[in-house]
Amino acid sequence: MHHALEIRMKKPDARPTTCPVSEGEVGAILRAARLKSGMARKQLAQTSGTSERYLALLESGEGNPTLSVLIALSQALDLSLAELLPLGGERDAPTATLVGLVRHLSFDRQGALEAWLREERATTPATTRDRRVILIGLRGAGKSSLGKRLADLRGVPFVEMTSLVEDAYGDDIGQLIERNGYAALHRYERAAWQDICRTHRAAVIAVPGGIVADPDLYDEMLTTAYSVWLKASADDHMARVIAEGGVRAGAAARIARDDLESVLDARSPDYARTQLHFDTSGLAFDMSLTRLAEQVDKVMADPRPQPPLRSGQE
Ligand SMILES: Nc1ncnc2c1ncn2[C@@H]1O[C@H](COP(=O)(O)OP(=O)(O)O)[C@@H](O)[C@H]1O
Ligand SMILES: O=C(O)C1=C[C@@H](OP(=O)(O)O)[C@@H](O)[C@H](O)C1
Ligand SMILES: [Mg+2]
Repeated sequence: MHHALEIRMKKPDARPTTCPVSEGEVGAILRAARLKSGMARKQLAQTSGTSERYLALLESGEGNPTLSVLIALSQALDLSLAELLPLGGERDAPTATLVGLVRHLSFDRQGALEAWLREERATTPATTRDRRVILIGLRGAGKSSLGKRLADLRGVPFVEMTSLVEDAYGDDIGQLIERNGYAALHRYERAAWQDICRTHRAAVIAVPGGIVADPDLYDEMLTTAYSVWLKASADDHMARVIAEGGVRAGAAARIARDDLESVLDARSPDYARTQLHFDTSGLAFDMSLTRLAEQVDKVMADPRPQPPLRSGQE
């Protein structure tokens, strides 16, 4: 059990992985940008307040520039800071290519593209959501407890996404994160979501509260399931965590009251992208359940046609 390695993962993700930033790459980008601008090293050194020798070092990948040096260089080259980083600071090559293309559009064209993308997002979902419902929110939101009861009411399976991840890894999620880091967690979570979509056309799914840290996956989930944010005040979250004894793994288990409020603030814009915001604060559990079931029914009463059943689905 405890020797479970990351490579035991059942379904490795096909997407390109994060690109590690190395001084060599930054140096090469810097050199290419300088040459493109036509500036001599001496000139760039003067404009950016660095020395010619230091620039030569950086360009050969030997220096380790501070943030202020990078900012000065990007300003002298009239680039954004991100453009000095491998992939322009993006996570993968396809995204970097798109961002690069978008960056050079006029503001008008960017506006038109944004409107089109939003429209795409608003209209595609209902064709791929089937009858899946995801519950998201901070720890103690009620994802597991309300989720299980909601699934029973609807007569559909309840899926705890974290349990799928733990089964695939062979140990608890805290160990997975500790041994292999968040990138590994995200790969397992992506595999788990693919699994759920393949095997469950109808289900209530409790989603780990930290899923918003993987924007690609979160985007995909929002379009392949009906989505509910189980909201509560920071005080309620804390009270529920304390009532449970605070033994669960993960970020949410370690955080203090003030941090919990900050985490909630930081995640709220992402959680708010769900279709239904359901506030459980001040509600008794049974009342939460009744109202949640009613409101979820409304969200799912979308008249748009569902696609035909795909093979392997229930
Ligand atoms: N109105 C309410 N809605 C949801 N949960 C509530 C409510 N009032 C009390 N609780 C309690 O809060 C806890 C929520 O925990 P849990 O379902 O494990 O949350 P999560 O899975 O989101 O971390 C449960 O013990 C539940 O009984
Ligand atoms: O909020 C978080 O950062 C986390 C919540 C946990 O899931 P639950 O929300 O199901 O407790 C777990 O995925 C992970 O440890 C991180
Ligand atoms: Mg839970």
